[in-house]
Amino acid sequence: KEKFEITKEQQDFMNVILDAYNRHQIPPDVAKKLLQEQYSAEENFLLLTEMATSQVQVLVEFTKNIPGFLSLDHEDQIALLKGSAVEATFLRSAQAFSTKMPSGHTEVLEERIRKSGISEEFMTPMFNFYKSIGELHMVQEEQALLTAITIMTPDRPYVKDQQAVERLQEPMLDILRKLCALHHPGEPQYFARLLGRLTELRTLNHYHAEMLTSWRMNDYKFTPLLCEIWDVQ
Ligand SMILES: O=C(NC1CCCCC1)[C@H](C1CCCCC1)n1c(-c2ccc(-c3ccccc3)s2)nc2ccccc21
Repeated sequence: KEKFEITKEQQDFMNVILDAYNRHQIPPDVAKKLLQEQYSAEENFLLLTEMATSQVQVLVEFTKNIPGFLSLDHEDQIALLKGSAVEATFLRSAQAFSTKMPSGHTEVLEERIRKSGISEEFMTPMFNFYKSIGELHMVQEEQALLTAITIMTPDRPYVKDQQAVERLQEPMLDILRKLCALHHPGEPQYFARLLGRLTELRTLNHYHAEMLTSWRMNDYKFTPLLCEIWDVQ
């Protein structure tokens, strides 16, 4: 078999992931809301907590559709979700930022995010990530697979059976490698660049709690789900 040829079972696997990814879309578009008006830091923080809370619920439903996930040890299932939720949020945010918009809208969106209440020090790494994701022009299959691969990361904290997670992540990496060759034939390095984004995601994950607690406002309110996922309060 040609090493780039996608087999029938890989195609079926991809369809399961893509169907789940499309079925579990996030709530109404936050970018549209931000383009309408500049909200206060408090309103933006509330908007983020609402968006993130529903996105975590969407993420759980998506993850349950990843073949093999539900047969993992239950505590490991929780550890994988907890370990990847913030990265999945930044991945979705990057996709929201990179969505094709009428000219000038992306600049307005960037301005609104810069003034949302997030501390200045996080803007550069965050927008560097958003722009590097945007430059990749990922097709939907790649976005869905990259999200599933991020969730199925063996070395998250508290994962007991890392080999079992590796066995689920490897087939997805193989499909992604073939998809990259298929959709980006002129860029042999494309697959490597895509995986490089996952490393960049981990650095954003590293300071997400500080991003939240340094939000320019006084009293923070987190939903119980977010306290759990965001390691805050
Ligand atoms: O609503 C949002 N993102 C949704 C989350 C769920 C999935 C869909 C996207 C926020 C808004 C930012 C401005 C203020 C309101 C919230 N957002 C961000 C984030 C910046 C920092 C973020 C964060 C996450 C976790 C922890 C610490 C910090 S998310 N980047 C965006 C790029 C484009 C459109 C929205 C974007």
